[in-house]
Amino acid sequence: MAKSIVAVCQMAVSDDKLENFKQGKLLVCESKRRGAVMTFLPEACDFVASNSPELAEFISSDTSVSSWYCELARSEKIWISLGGIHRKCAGDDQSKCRVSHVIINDVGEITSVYDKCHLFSVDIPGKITLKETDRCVPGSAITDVTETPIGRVASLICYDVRFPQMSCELRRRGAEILTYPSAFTVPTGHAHWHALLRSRAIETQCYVVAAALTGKHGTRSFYGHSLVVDPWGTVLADAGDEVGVSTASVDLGYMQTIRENMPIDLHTRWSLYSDSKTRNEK
Ligand SMILES: O=C(O)CNC(=O)[C@H](CS)NC(=O)CCC(=O)C(=O)O
Repeated sequence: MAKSIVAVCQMAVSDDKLENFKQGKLLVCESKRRGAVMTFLPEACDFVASNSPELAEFISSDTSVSSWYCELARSEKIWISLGGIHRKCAGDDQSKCRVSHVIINDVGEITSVYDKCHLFSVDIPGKITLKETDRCVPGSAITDVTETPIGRVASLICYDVRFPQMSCELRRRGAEILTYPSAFTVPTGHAHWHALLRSRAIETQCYVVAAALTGKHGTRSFYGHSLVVDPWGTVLADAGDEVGVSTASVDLGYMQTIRENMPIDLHTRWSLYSDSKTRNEK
């Protein structure tokens, strides 16, 4: 069964979209040089800004960051996951944007778009206060898995990692690789990042690929530690704090063996749980 190299690009970005793209381009080219068939960029790979909705763009626009990456994917012949770009959407409150995970194939076509569903609005006194809901519109649907040469890829973003219902649903829809492109905060990253990502890998028996932002922007610092985790929970790559490319091998045969040896999908007692549609949602 298929075995392929994937790359995670750890980035440090500013509010200059062209400069950020130049960094992303170097990392994508380095991914290709190292044999990756698909490379993953973090959430906010387009930019980080205090007033980000002003810089967001419509995805179809020829001048948009996504169109630059489509051209790059085509010329480098590599699949690219743009883990989270800020985009405007017709019909939305135009003072806000969506955070969208865009997958581009190796001929430069967009094959899937997922809008971040769980927005990070938290207040932990002395640690972190962020209100993503002030500037973003949440997505309202799970995007089906995307068939790629590395396997069936599930699109998620950052804070989604704290909601295992979502990865569980994507596993039921055939996911083999869960992706959590992120811009994690330092305090929550220290406490939770590795544990959350390894848990999602172990309980779904999927590979987990999480490209992350590192570095500082204004008062914000990002945790870094882009990871690739295998379906047994082993960390195959950890990028630490630096900007750069890390690679790992995705082996669907190994994943199949793990699923056969411990068939947790067959052992799941669905009858124990209430229908999710009847649960309270805020
Ligand atoms: O604002 C931007 O442009 C980039 N996006 C982010 O930084 C996002 C939204 S504020 N960060 C997270 O979701 C962190 C989640 C997190 O750290 C946790 O779950 O602990």
